Amino acid sequence: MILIFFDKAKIFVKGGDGGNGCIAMRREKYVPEGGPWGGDGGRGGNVVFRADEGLRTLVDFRYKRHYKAERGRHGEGKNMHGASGEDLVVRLPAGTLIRDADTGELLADLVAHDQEAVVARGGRGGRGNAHFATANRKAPKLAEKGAPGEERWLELELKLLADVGLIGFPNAGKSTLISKVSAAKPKIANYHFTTITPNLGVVRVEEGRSFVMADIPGLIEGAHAGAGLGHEFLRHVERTRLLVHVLDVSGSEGRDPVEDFLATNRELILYNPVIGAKPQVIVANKIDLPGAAENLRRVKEAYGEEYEVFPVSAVTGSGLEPLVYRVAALLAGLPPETPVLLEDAGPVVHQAEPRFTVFRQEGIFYVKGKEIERHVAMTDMDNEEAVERLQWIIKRMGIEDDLKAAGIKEGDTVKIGNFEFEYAE
Ligand SMILES: Nc1nc2c(ncn2[C@@H]2O[C@H](COP(=O)(O)OP(=O)(O)OP(=O)(O)O)[C@@H](O)[C@H]2O)c(=O)[nH]1
Repeated sequence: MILIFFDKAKIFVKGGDGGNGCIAMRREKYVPEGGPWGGDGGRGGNVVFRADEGLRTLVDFRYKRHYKAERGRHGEGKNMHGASGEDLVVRLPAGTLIRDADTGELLADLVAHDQEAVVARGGRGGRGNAHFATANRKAPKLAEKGAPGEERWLELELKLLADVGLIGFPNAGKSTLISKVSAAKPKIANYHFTTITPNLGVVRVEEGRSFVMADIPGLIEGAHAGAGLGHEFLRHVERTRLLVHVLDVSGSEGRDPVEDFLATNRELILYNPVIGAKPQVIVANKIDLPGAAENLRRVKEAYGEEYEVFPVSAVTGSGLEPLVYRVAALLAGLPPETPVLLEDAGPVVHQAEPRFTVFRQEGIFYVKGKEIERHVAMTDMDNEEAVERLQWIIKRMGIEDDLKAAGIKEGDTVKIGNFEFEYAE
């Protein structure tokens, strides 16, 4: 059995549309019969994902779900080509699996720092009328529109590693703290231990900075004797880089936080020296309660030299912001744990698709295929010459033959992409 915590996000990406080609004629004083002079549109920018080892969670994708690259500029007269759109580079944590949300196809598995994958290509720029001049057509009034950028919904998936482990006595306020500072609570896959539920929170400090905090419930309740807690979970927690030691400084239930600190650490080292050796900060919790000030003073006196002490109230939220910022800063200075990656992800293979398919449904003939749909999208249907050219492409690609084979007759409706027309021989 493997215990895995996943973070997931579903986002929309779109490459920039290509710029339109331009229709222009050369008109200069001493050039009476000027030829076509319309420049091409620029290509749209790609959406590029880049892996970043400094990022730990997908939480930013809950705040922003649409990613669009810049479109290409339109072509202009005097054969001026439009500028290309800028690529949109989106950073995401190393170890993220990227799937097409509709087909489930694995598109990329970004493992190493700075590794990149293009997830939505920008559209090609439309060609200007200069391209369409022939011996018979010296002044073409025809240009292509820019091709639309690729668009798709993606599913991102990341195995989470706990960066921060919470330790402390029961009722010290660990669950309250984690729920207060977390932006999200990831679901746990594949685990079956019974009494104690590990509690994981994704803490978002600011855009591009987040970390994972795991409550280690029941650790002190005889966990070193093997009671209650799943070993898988502890193995997970072994990989935390920093411990936040939560003390109840209100001294409720007759507890003494100065002693609790030592007791918890003793227990921890007995149970698991690897976890026990992690760096710690102290959270002095429940400062809103009477008696807290005096205990806080005692905790600082006893441990303040060796440990950073953060007075907080998990209930009111006071003191939590400085804590979260400091923890993030400390994590940035600690060596990263290497994420566990899927061994079976393998190289990404794209399947070849047929160039187009023709089928009939409820009396309508459908033509599907990237290439022809792109031609349709790039054709200005109000421009007679452009439509003629599209008809010629339909013939040349062999689509008309397939339509005939499928039994098309004069007057039947054909649909390609958003374009619908009546078939005529
Ligand atoms: N007044 C006050 N009460 C708090 C504060 N933090 C937690 N509590 C209360 O203390 C009790 C225990 O808090 P939990 O967050 O459940 O403690 P825990 O450490 O997760 O406890 P276990 O789940 O048993 O490990 C709850 O009744 C909380 O409402 C605080 O800052 N101030």
